Amino acid sequence: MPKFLVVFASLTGNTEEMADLIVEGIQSAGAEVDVKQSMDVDADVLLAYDAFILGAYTWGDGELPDEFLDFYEDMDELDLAGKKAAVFGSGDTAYDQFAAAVDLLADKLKERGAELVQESLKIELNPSTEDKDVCRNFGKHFAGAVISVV
Ligand SMILES: Cc1cc2nc3c(=O)[nH]c(=O)nc-3n(C[C@H](O)[C@H](O)[C@H](O)COP(=O)(O)O)c2cc1C
Repeated sequence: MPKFLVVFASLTGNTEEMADLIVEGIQSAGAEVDVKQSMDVDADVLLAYDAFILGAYTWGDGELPDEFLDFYEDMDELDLAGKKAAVFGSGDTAYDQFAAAVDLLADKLKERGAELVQESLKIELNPSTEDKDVCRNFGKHFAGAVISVV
C-alpha cells in the first residue's frame, strides 16, 4: 500500500478543516495517511512518502503563509520524480489573488518533478456543507488514483 502524507498550514482553521476532510477521504479509500503542519516538518519528509497533498491558505498579496516559506524554499533541493501529488487551500475572493498560494505550491511540485494527479482545490473561507463533500472526494479520488498505479 502506498504511503500518504498531508502537509498543511492554517492560521484560523479553514485550511485545517479542509485537511481533516481530505484525510477522511483518503482513509475512506482504505489507505493510511500521516498529517503534519508545515512548520513541524522539513521538506525532505516528502521523500519518505509515495504520495502527498500540500495545503495552504494565502497571505499578503497572493503569497504563501510564513509557516510554509522554509518548506517551500527547501523543496528546491528535492528530486520528486515518481511522486504523486495534489494541492489545496482556503482563500478569500475579496482579495485580487484568490488562493494564489495553492498555485505557488503546485508550480513548485511540478518544477521538482512530482506528478500532479488532479486539479488543485481552492475553497472560499471555511468549507460549506457542499464543500465538505468536495474535500472528502478530493482525498478519496487522490488515494484511488495513486493506489491504482503505485
Ligand atoms: C493579511 C491577509 C492577507 C490575505 N491575503 C489573501 C490573498 O491574497 N488571497 C486570498 O485568497 N486570501 C487572502 N487572505 C484570506 C485567507 O487566505 C483566508 O481567510 C483563509 O480562509 C485563511 O485560511 P486559514 O483559516 O486556514 O488560516 C488573506 C488574509 C489576511 C488576514
